[in-house]
Amino acid sequence: MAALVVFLLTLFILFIALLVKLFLDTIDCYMVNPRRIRKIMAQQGVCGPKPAGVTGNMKEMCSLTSKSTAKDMDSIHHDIVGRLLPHYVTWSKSYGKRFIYWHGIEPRMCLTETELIKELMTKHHLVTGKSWLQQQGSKHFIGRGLLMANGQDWYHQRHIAAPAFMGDKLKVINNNNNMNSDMGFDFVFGVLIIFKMVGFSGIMEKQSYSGHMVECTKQMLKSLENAVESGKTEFEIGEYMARLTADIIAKTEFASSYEKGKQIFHLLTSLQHLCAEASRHLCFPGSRFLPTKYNRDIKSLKMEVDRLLLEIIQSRRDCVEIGRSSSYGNDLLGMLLNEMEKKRSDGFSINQQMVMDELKTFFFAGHETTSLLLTWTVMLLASNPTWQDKVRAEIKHVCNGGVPSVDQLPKLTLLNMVINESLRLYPPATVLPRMAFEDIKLGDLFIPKGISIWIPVLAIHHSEELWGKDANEFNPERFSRPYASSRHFMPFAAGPRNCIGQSFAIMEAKIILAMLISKFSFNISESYRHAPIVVMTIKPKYGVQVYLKPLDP
Ligand code: HEM
Repeated sequence: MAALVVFLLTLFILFIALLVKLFLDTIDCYMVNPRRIRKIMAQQGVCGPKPAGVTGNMKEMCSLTSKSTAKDMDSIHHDIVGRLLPHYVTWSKSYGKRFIYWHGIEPRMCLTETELIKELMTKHHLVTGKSWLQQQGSKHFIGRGLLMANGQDWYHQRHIAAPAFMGDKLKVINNNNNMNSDMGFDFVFGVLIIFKMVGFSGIMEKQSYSGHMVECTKQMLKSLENAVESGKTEFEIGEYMARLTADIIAKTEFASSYEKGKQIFHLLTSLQHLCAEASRHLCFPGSRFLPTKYNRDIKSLKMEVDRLLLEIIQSRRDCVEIGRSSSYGNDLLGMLLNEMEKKRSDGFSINQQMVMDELKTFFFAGHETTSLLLTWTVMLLASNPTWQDKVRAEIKHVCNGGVPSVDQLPKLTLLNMVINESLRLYPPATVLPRMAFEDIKLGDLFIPKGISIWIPVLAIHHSEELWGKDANEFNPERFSRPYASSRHFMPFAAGPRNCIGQSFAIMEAKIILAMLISKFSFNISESYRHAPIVVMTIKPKYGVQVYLKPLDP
């Protein structure tokens, strides 16, 4: 009996201790820490709009954005910062280049000075990363894959394939797209990983991934030709690009299980759209456990995606176990399964959940971004026929009427300039977030642990101060001077945590555009409504409608 009383008393004390801790943590999270951060930043002259309770400045941001995007733009022009980042424009006018605002309880400091950005991205990548809020917003569709991993976890995931990198393979795709090199962008490192992660190095020949790209693009062109033959003239090109880039990444990740891969990615896209709404829902610790319809829908889609992924993984493992196949395959899935078997000297190992998260991450990070790059580039070329003709002439000259080979891609310099200008005007990722997990010093600034630094890439890319008076105009010529604007150009982020798929994306964009431009001429349709919006990435709200005209073979 006495033992039972002691046991119950201990349980009770533990319960009370837990409640007290929860209470103290909540006070710290919602009151003490925000006050501390506000004070430290104010002492350095960094101020911002007054936050309203637990919602911070979210309400004001939402209302500014819904007002600015309520109407379409009156013509096709590219002065889109006020439309897409109205809070940035409003607050930077009132508080200067550096200001602090609150996304719920997360303090975000806006940073536009490129020297400081360079320092942040190149020196502090291990003590900065993705915040809890960001991870919550995306964890259902990418989990803790590379994009959302932090610290040592990120480091190991990113390094997993480094030793297999072969320098000479890089030369093939290092196409002067190294605008970022003086910012210390680790271009080589990025390429290195994707080669290994995607199984490009050693196992697959360089032609095979460009082979997937060419093969899938041929199929898309065929379906466009068929539609033209049956009398169709106007096309929403965004749909075609989204399907094409999803096909390419599905082939890259799943090769033989490609059809099932496409099915998974279809569900993943629905899941992503649902999760995109999270930024409109107030997110707080524990909110995901609430039995709301929103949470239930997310859960059931996620379970279906995981079930299908597990089915593919299991069937690959079964094939090896029963001896029907001697390896897991040469695609990304096969590579990751091989990594799972390995005992690494650094003690880090991948488990099944990580394999699944990585597959989802590469799909998410790799297809929509590239599809948007292609869609915006077609829009820009369709409304700038002079550049379209110039690029077509270059492609004809370099590729001699054939499908572009990997060796020819670096010679497509005008196309490269157009792609860069498209990425400058419409960078798929409008902002780059970096949460400080430790106190850091950035130039003259002291950044306390707990602040998320927000780099408004879109605003930097459109800054007249940095790019000149024509900053909002389409002028690919500015990229003819290789290093002129490099420090302010960051569509793929910078430093060791830059985009791992940068070279893959550029290669893909060049192949697809070169093949499309050689087959069709295109003009912007009267039905096109210029209305860029941000839903995670910059999208054309109603798609991009163009008239396609087949060219003589
Ligand atoms: C035009 C196309 C693309 C653009 C503009 C783009 C842009 C970016 C940016 C800005 C980041 C940094 C995000 C951040 O840290 O907050 C990033 C990271 C990443 N990208 Fe891309 N990306 C593109 C294509 C691709 C492709 C094709 C793949 C894969 C096949 C890919 C895979 C990734 C991954 C895995 C990361 C996370 C890297 C890390 O944190 O170490 N991306 N990308």
